[in-house]
Amino acid sequence: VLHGVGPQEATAESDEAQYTLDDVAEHDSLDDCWMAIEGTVYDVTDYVPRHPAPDSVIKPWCGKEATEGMRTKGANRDHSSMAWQMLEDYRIGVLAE
Ligand code: HEM
Repeated sequence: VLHGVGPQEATAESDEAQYTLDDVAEHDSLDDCWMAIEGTVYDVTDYVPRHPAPDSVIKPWCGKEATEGMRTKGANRDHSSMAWQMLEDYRIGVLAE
């Protein structure tokens, strides 16, 4: 039902912006880092400098569907519930189908 919906449009169900993976892919650097995680889109640019792991760990996930990175930390360890809570501060919209 979401085909053809542009990035700034809202659905009947919510006022949130919708983005495609192509939109997310335009933000693939450490100083402009978006991630799609479990259907939600986050702009984590402001968090990147505070993240407790080296930039090299985060960089490959900027501009990507990053559920695997968030759920595994690259090492089969999920982030803490606190980390998942923090993520919500960076929410900018949802992934368009
Ligand atoms: C998706 C790519 C990401 C990867 C690969 C990644 C990886 C890691 C690694 C390697 C650590 C340190 C080792 C450890 O705690 O086990 C870590 C810790 C942490 N990361 Fe990430 N991270 C990512 C994204 C994020 C994001 C987007 C946030 C929050 C907005 C975040 C918040 C945290 C926090 C709060 C910790 C401290 C430990 C914890 O609470 O789980 N990370 N992350």
